Amino acid sequence: MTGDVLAIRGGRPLRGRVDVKGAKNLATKAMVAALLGEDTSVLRDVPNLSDVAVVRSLLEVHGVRVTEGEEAGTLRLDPSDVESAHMEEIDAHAGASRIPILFCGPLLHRLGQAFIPDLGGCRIGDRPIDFHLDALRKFGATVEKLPSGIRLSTPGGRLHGANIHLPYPSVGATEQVLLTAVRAEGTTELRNAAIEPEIMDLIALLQKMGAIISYEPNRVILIEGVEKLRGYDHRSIFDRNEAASWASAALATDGEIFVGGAKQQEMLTFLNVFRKAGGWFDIQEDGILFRRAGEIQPVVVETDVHPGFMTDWQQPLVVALTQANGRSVVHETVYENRMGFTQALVKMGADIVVHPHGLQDGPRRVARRELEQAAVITGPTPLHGADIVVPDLRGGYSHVIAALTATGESKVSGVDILSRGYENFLAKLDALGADFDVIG
Ligand SMILES: CC(=O)N[C@H]1[C@@H](OP(=O)(O)OP(=O)(O)OC[C@H]2O[C@@H](n3ccc(=O)[nH]c3=O)[C@H](O)[C@@H]2O)O[C@H](CO)[C@@H](O)[C@@H]1O
Ligand SMILES: C=C(OP(=O)(O)O)C(=O)O
Repeated sequence: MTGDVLAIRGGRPLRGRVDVKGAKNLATKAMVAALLGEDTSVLRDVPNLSDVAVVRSLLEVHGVRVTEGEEAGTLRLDPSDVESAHMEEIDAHAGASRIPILFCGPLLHRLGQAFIPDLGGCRIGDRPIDFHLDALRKFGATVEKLPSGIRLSTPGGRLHGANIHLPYPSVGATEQVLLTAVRAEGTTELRNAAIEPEIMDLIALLQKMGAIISYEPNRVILIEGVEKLRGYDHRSIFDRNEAASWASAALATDGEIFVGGAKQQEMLTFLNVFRKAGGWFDIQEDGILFRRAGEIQPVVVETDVHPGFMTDWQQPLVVALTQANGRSVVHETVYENRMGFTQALVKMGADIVVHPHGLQDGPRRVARRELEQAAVITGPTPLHGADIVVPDLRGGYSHVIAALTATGESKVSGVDILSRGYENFLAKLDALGADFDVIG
């Protein structure tokens, strides 16, 4: 029994407390940043997630000594013996996470070359890495495609600063530029940068290491390269995506969930939509309490880069919207294939029509992108149990929440994927009173 297949009996509201730790989307990158320092870095509030394990292992095969600190969730990362890893050791990490692409800059600075395995992460679109590779070439790196993965090197010696304009404010490409520019020779100007809170936290951490980074108006980031960086001591920003997931679970199941560690600032946009959808919340010193205010109300949501409504928030919210009193629309503008999870909800009785090329339905806050899709959700529709297979991290979470909202029993397979983004997921479900058995 691994916890990969669950039998879930729905109809019981989720009630209780869950605590969120450091963000998957910061902790993994902070671990990579440790490669840039001369001495040991200490990262606090590291969540126990499979992506963290993948990054830890990839650091270890490159000679970084990773040990647990005394405080739970603390990692000490000692990069004093960084060395090239064997191809087989690197390939063993292929397809497991997207984070290995961020090893490029730090390894080029440390070793003059980098082998990067094929990437993993959620299959929610093509997820190309062209912005990353274009930026790395501008820093002076050469990139060679291998049968599996890529090899980078620095024929001109030290990487140099560059002027980079991202075609889209990509989170990963912005991090790539930051992690490369901090030790490049000269200044880097990055335009159309992503400004997600996790990126701001990465900038803060790099500043602790000795980097000089200024964040200018209009998505411009200036980085003055330095020769050496030291280790950091940093507590990760909380996981706002996990917090938003539990909030939507409270709304969908008509429960009440206190999310310990959640903070208001980073969730302002989510909280506005949550309130408009009929949610109620109370911001407290150590977390946020979520429940319904009354009936769930339909909303129109457009996913977007920060400070917009994050794409990773829409899937659990869609489950709640199946119980709304009317028609909601979710425009997915960030990835080109992020509505697949709705098929399982339709199988469970939801009325969701996906428009794979988006909807031209009047004025929009977010400029239309070619790749967008839209889901029209008409509620309220009672959901009933079904056999469903988890497609990806957030889609999978929404399936579990749908099963908990439904009447009858569901069999949900592939739940292991949730360990990419939800620490102790089954224990948390249990603590909230969910009625389920692990059957595989
Ligand atoms: C580990 C991590 O932090 N993952 C987050 C990160 O993913 P990730 O960093 O992969 O997402 P990006 O912001 O890079 O991707 C946004 C869009 O840009 C496109 N693109 C990106 C890079 C590139 O070289 N070429 C290109 O075309 C992507 O296909 C996508 O359509 O930000 C996403 C958007 O907030 C979140 O959903 C993910 O949870
Ligand atoms: C898309 C996600 O993550 P990743 O980029 O790690 O696949 C996510 O967290 O929803």
